[in-house]
Amino acid sequence: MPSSAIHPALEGIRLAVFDLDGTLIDSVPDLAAAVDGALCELRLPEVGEAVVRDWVGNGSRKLVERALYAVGAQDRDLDEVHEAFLRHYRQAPCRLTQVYPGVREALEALATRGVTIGLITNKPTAFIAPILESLEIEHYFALTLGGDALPTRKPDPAPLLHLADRLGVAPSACLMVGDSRHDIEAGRRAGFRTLAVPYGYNHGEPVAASEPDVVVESLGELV
Ligand SMILES: O=C(O)COP(=O)(O)O
Ligand SMILES: [Mg+2]
Repeated sequence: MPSSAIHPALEGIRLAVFDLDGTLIDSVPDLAAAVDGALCELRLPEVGEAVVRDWVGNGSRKLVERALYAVGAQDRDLDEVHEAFLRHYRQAPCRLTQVYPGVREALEALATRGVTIGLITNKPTAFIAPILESLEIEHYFALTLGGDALPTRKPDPAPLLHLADRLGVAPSACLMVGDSRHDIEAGRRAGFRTLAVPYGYNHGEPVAASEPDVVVESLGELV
């Protein structure tokens, strides 16, 4: 493809909305450290990165709930353990987290082409800016939304429709880019086109099973 050519998935797209965890960043090492930090404080066994990788995607409260079940401590006060998790994660949300290969190039290429870029994560809003700033990619995003920003979150289409409306772009000219079935379902229900990456977190299932419009091995393929 000549450098001026556009990936077919971007044809007619004016707004590209990215998921965060598992799509732009590999955040599991820091998430797992915070989960284990909270469990350790309660004198419960640690769970480690491998299982946390399969539990991310429905927000931090659900992540902590899954961890408590896994260690047989579902009778513990979820609010309290979640608070402990948030405290640990706040201390180090971006110590081990890395941007996936191809991400910076894709964001730069989209920005250069005048495509508006948004971000919708199920992660709490408070963590978005510190993480994007620490990785020096915050300036690409016109608008970001966390999992606690609206009454519903992905796979509900409401956050996507809200963002498209705020940015004045029709859903048919929007692309949802994500790693999980929640992103693809939300995108489809919002009337967006959908693009999936297979390297992220999808509860141990291949994201292709959600039948996104396009799958790319790396976001670098968009360039
Ligand atoms: O579940 C989370 O906390 C994050 O998930 P997302 O960024 O992939 O939406
Ligand atoms: Mg994700």
